[in-house]
Amino acid sequence: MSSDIPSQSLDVESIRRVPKVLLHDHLDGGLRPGTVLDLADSIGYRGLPATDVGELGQWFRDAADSGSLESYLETFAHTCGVMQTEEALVRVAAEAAEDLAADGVVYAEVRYAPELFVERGLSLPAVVEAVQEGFAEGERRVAAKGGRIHLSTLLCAMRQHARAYEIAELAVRYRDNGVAGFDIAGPEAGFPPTRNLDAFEYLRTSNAHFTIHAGEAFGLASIWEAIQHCGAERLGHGVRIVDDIKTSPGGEVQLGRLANYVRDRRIPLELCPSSNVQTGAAPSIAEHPIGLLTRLRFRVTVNTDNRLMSGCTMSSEFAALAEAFGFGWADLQWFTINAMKSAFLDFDKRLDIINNVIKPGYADLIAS
Ligand SMILES: O=c1[nH]cnc2c1ncn2[C@@H]1O[C@H](CO)[C@@H](O)[C@H]1O
Ligand SMILES: [Zn+2]
Repeated sequence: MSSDIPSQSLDVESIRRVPKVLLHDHLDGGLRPGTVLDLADSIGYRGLPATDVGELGQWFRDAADSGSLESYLETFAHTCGVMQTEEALVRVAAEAAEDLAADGVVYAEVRYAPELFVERGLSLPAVVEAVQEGFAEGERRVAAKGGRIHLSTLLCAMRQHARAYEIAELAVRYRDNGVAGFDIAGPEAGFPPTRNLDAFEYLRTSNAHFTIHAGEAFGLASIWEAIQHCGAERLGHGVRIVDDIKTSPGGEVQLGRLANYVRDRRIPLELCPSSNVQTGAAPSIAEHPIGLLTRLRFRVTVNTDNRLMSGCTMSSEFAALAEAFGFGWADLQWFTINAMKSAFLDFDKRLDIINNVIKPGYADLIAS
C-alpha cells in the first residue's frame, strides 16, 4: 500500500502517538488483569483461574485462543462475574477511558450488555448510569493530564437471551446521556438477528443507530439478514463478506451481489483481526481478509474487540497489520477517517475530529 515512510518506523510506539478511532471494543473484554483480581477480592467472587496478575492475563489470552467463538465467549464469565456492583462498573469504565487515551485513541465507542451485570440486584438503568459515571470520570482524568478522549456507549443485547426490545428501549432512553447506539452480541450460530426484528423496527422508527455482530462465526446469510432484514448501519466484524468475493487464479476479483451492495453502500466493516484469529474466523493475521477488503476499498475499520482476551491495543493491531500487509501512515489515516465517518456521533462532531484532530495528527507523516 501507499507509504512515504519506511514501514519499519510503524512500530507500536510511533503508532501510539497518532490519533486513532475505535468503534468496536467490549467493556467487559478490556479490563486490566489487576483490576479483575482486585474486584474479585472486594466483592467476594471466587473461581478466578489465577491469583497472579501476569498469570491471569495469560490465562485470558490462552483460553480465548480457542478456535471457536463459543469457547472464546466462556472467558467473559469471569469479567462479568466481578462487574456486579456500581463501584466495580465505575472503576472499569474509568480505567477503559484512561487505557484507550494512553494508547492514543481520541474517540471510542465502547459496548457492553447491561443484562449481564444484574446478578447481584442492580437494575438496568443503574448499570447504565454507573458506566456513564465511570466514562465521565475517565474523560476528566485524561483531560486533567492534558490528554483528550471522547467516549460513546453502545448497549448490546445478548443473542441467546430474549431481551433485545428492552435493551433497545434502554438505549433510546439514554441517547442524550452518552449512549450512541445498540448492538447484538453473543454466539452467532443458531441465533440469527431476525429473532429480534421488533427491536430493530423500534430502533429504526426512533431514528436510533445500531450495528450487529454478523459474519464472524457464521457466513453470508447472517450478514444479509443483518443488513436487509434488520437494517444494520454497520457490521460487527462482517469479515465473512469475503465468501462472496471470488479471486480467479489469474488474480481477477469478482464481487457477488451482497459484497457489491456492502461496498456500494459504504457499509462499515468493524474488523477485529486478532480476535478473528482467536475464534478461528481467520487463519492468521497475514491471511486475514483485511488485505483484500482494503485493496477493494470496502469501508474498512480496524478494532480491538477485546483487549484483555487478545492482549492487544489499537496500536498493536495497527502495527501487526502494517507488518503483515505493508500498510503505511496513509493507510492508517484512511482506516481512522473511515472509522470516524462511520461513528454514531453527530455529523458536525465527526467532521470536527477528522479535520482538527486526525488530519493534523498524520500531516507530518504523510507527505503530500
Ligand atoms: O467477537 C465477539 N462476538 C460475539 N460476541 C462477543 C464478541 N466479543 C464479546 N462478545 C460478547 O459481547 C458481550 C457484551 O460485551 C460479552 O459479554 C461477550 O459475551
Ligand atoms: Zn465484538
